[in-house]
Amino acid sequence: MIHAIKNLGVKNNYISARWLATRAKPFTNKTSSLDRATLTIKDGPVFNGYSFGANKNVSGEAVFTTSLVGYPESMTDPSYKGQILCFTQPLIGNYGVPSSTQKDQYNLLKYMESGEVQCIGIVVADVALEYSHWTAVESLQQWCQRSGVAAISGVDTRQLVSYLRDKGSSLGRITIGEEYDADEDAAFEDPGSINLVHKVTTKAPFHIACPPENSKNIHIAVLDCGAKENILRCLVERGASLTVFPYNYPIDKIANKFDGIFISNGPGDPTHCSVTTENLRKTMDKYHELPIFGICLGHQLLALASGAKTIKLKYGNRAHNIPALDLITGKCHITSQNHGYAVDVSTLDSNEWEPYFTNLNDLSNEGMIHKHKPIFSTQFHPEAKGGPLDTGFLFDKFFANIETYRSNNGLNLSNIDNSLLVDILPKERVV
Ligand SMILES: NC(=O)CC[C@H](N)C(=O)O
Repeated sequence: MIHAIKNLGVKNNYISARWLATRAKPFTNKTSSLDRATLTIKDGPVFNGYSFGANKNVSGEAVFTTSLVGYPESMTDPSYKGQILCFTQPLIGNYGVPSSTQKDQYNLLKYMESGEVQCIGIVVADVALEYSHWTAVESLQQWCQRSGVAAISGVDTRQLVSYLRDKGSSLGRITIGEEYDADEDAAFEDPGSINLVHKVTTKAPFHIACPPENSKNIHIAVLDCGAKENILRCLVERGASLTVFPYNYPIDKIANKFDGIFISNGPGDPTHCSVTTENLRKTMDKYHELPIFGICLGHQLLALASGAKTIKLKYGNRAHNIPALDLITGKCHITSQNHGYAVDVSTLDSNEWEPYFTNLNDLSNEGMIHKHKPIFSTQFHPEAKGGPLDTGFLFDKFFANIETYRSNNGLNLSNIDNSLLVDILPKERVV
């Protein structure tokens, strides 16, 4: 295709949204009215295209996802905080954007993974400015503009991804307007250098009550490092009420008042969350029978708490079809993923832990399970949204651990705590 474009006299590295528009009608037939924009990769290629988002310049880590669908879910996933997200699916936006505010029966957002767009910018080969879907209330363009998110179309995303896979994760910058000179502006912000979890966590504990008709009278403490709504939904719909705590809450002081502890996904380098790691270490030392489950960042934090180390992957895993081998059953599951770091499996204490899942693409660690305690965690996202539902059974496993814990102890902890805490807490995330 590049060859064909060169023959058309189009500049190398440059496929315009206008050119693509001729191939993807009727979706992009308004592209010619868009402003020019530039995507600059630090010490790397420069891509010219068109802006269809907010009229502002942004910089952050440029990452890519190969997911075919789920752009509303990905863009509102707090784990993408501060990143410039490139979609390799060539046409993005054709099913529009559903309501950002509609709630479900659990008072959780029905279509979005958080209350705001978390990535700082998006990059697409081609954008559909017109859309069609029964849940859609606006276009991707309207949503990006309304949410202050920079967006560029007309980028050769294959060339960008080849570069990122070859050179590794890189900083990038989207600038809006004519004739932007990348050399004149050296400002590339590295979101990895700050504690992004601090920006997305709830600022105070809140409570989500399980509707009585569903309730198993289970009460789970969630450490919110940037939890996706669907993770909370997966816990509530299985019968638990949740008290959701800020990521740095001293959970070790109250862990025994809950039936289980859950540690959520979240953005950035896990080593920034040393407070959480320390609190988790104390919790695991103190309460040997307490069920604990962590997803993605939650997995990495549990690993750090147990003395293991994390590494930064060359370009990360962001997709809905990543094969993860269950090392206990020998089954392979297709998983949804979004991470740039991983647990270095060679640093796990083999007296206490064993690896639970392995990524069959790059052989990186995908989970761990404690040998004697009811604790396990996964690097992938069993809650999916978007993605395959194959690994939803892991929530059931957490609930089975909780049932065992409760019956072994003859306890009904939830009743005691409900009267103490729950009535005075807000009912949704405190931003
Ligand atoms: N989805 C997540 O929780 C991501 C975890 C972590 N921020 C990473 O990139 O590896």
